[in-house]
Amino acid sequence: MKRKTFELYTALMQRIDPLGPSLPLYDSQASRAIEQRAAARLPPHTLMERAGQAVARLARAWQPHARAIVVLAGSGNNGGDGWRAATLLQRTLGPLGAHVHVWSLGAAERQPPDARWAREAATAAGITHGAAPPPWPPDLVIDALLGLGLSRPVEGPWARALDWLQHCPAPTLCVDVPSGLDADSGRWWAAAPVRPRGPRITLALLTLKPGLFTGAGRAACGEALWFDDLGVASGADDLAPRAWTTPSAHWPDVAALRAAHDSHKGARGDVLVLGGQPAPAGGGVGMTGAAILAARAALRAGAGRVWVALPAAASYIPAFDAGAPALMLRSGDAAFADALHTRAVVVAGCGGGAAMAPWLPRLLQEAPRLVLDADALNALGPVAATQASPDTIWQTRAQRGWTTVLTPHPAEAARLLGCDTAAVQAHRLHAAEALAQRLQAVVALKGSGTVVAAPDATPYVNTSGDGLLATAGTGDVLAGLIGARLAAETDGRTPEMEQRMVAEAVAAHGALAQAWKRAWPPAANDLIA
Ligand SMILES: NC(=O)C1=CN([C@@H]2O[C@H](COP(=O)(O)OP(=O)(O)OC[C@H]3O[C@@H](n4cnc5c(N)ncnc54)[C@H](OP(=O)(O)O)[C@@H]3O)[C@@H](O)[C@H]2O)[C@@H](O)CC1
Ligand SMILES: Nc1ncnc2c1ncn2[C@@H]1O[C@H](COP(=O)(O)OP(=O)(O)O)[C@@H](O)[C@H]1O
Repeated sequence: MKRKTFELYTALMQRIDPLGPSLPLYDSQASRAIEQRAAARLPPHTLMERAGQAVARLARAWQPHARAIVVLAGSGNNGGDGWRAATLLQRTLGPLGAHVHVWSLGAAERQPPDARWAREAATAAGITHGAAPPPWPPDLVIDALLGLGLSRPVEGPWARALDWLQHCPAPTLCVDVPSGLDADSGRWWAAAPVRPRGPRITLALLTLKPGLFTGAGRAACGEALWFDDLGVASGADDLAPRAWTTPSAHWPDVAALRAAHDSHKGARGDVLVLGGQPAPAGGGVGMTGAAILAARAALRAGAGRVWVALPAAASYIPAFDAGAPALMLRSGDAAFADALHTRAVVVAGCGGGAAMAPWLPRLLQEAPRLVLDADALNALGPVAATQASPDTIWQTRAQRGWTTVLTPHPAEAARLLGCDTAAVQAHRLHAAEALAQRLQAVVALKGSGTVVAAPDATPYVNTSGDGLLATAGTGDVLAGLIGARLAAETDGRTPEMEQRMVAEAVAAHGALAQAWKRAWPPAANDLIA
C-alpha cells in the first residue's frame, strides 16, 4: 500500500510510541463509564459503527492484499465490533474478490443490543458465518472474541478458539484487547502461554487500558499497539485514570549537562553503590559484578561521583575497575560515612548476598536517600511482610521527608508481600501499590511493563524496553540509573517528583534496549558501554 493511502486509513488513530509522551490508562470500569456517557449523547450504535470502521480501516492499511478474512466474534460487544468490521470489509473488499467469514462463539440470544444490531446487519448483508473456522486458510484474522469483558479463565470451546488463534500463522488484528488478556491487570487468562505464531497488532478502542502495557500485555498485543478514541476524548472526562504510561525518556539530558558551564562534579550528584561480594572462596556469592554494573550505570547516566563499597568487612576490595577507572572503590564503612557527608544516594543490595542483612538497620535509619535492590530486598522480607504501624522505620523515613525506593522483580515483590510470584503477576498494579503504601516508598515492580507506584499516587506503567532486557545484570543497571536520577536533583523534592524521577529512569533504561541495533543481543554491560 502506498504510504499516502496508509496514512489516510490510519489518520484518525494513533500508533502508540513506546518512547512517546505520558498517556492516561483507564480500567474497564472507567472505560465503561466513558462509553455510557458518550453513548447517551450520540445516536444509537454510533460507537460500534466507529469501532467497526476503525478496525476495517486498520486491517486494510496493515494487510492491503488480504482477501481471505476470518473474524472471530464473541458474544459481547467485542464480538459486535468484529461483526461490524466484517460487514464493512466485505462491502469494500468483496468487489475485489475478497471473502469475509465470521466464526462466532457464544449464545446469540445473550448478545447486548449493539452487538445484536451488528450481527443482524452482517447476516442481512450475506456475510457467511458459523461456529467453526472456514475450510480455507485465512490471510488475515480479526480477533474480536473477548475484550474488556474478560475476567475469568478461558475454557472449553473458547480456549480451543484461543489456541487456534495462537497457532494461526496469518496476520492477526486484535480488537480493543487481545482475547485472553485481562484489560485491567495484564493477566493472561488462558492456559497456554502467550506466543502467537503469526504477526500481530492490536487496536485499542475508546480508551487505553493498563493491561495492554504490563504483565502479558505487551506480548499479547504484538508488534504494534494502535489507539482510536472513537471521537470521544476521554481526557476531558472527570474520571481518574487508573495509571499513566511513563513519561518519555528525556533523561539523561546531555544538552543540559553541556549547557551547565558553571557546574562541577559535586553539582551533578553523588551515588554510593553498596553491594557485591567476591567469589565463594572469599566467603561471598561471587557477584561483585552486580555492584560494578550499577555503579557504571550511575556514572554513565551523569552522576558526578560514584563510589562502590563491598558490604562485608573482610571482603577484598579491588584496587580499581579497569573498565570504569572513574569509579571509587572503598570499604563499606568508609564509603558510607562519605555518602552521609555528601548526601549521596545510596544504592544498596546489588549482588550483596547475605552481607546486606547486617547493613539494613543502619541504611534505613541513616541514609536519607536510599534505593534498595536485590539482596537488600531479600534481607527485608520478613520486615516488609508485617503490616506497617505508624511508628515503623518506613513511616519515620517518610515523615522526615527521606527518599526510599524499592526495585523488586516479581519474585522479590512476592517475598516482600508474603505471597507467590503468580499472585504478584496477576495483579501487578495492586502489588506495587500495596508495597508502596505499606513501606511509604516508591516501588518499581520490574518486568514487562514495570509499574512505578508511590503512596496515595496514580502509578506509572513503563512502555519502553523489551525482551532484550531479560538477561542477568540489567536490574543492577536500572538500580544505578535510578540512583543517578535521584542524585541529579539536589533541591527540594516532593513525593510526586520522586515517583516521576524513578519513572523517568525506568523509561530511560527501557530505551537503552530499544536503541540496540546490532545483530547480537546485548549483555547488561553492553547497554551502558
Ligand atoms: N466499553 C467500551 O469502552 C467500548 C466497548 N466496545 C467494545 O466492547 C467490548 C466490551 O464489550 P462487553 O462488555 O460486552 O465485553 P466482551 O469483551 O465482549 O466480553 C463479554 C462477553 O464475553 C463472554 N465471556 C467473558 N469471559 C468469558 C470467558 N472466560 N469464557 C467465555 N466467555 C466469556 C461473556 O459471557 P458471559 O460472562 O455473559 O457468560 C460475554 O458474552 C470492548 O472490548 C470493545 O471491543 C466498543 O464497541 C465501544 C466502546
Ligand atoms: N521481557 C522484558 N521486557 C521488558 N523489560 C524486561 C523484560 N525482562 C526483564 N526486563 C527488565 O530487565 C530488568 C531485570 O532486572 P532483574 O530481574 O532484577 O535482573 P538482575 O537481577 O539479573 O539484574 C528489569 O528492569 C526488568 O524490568
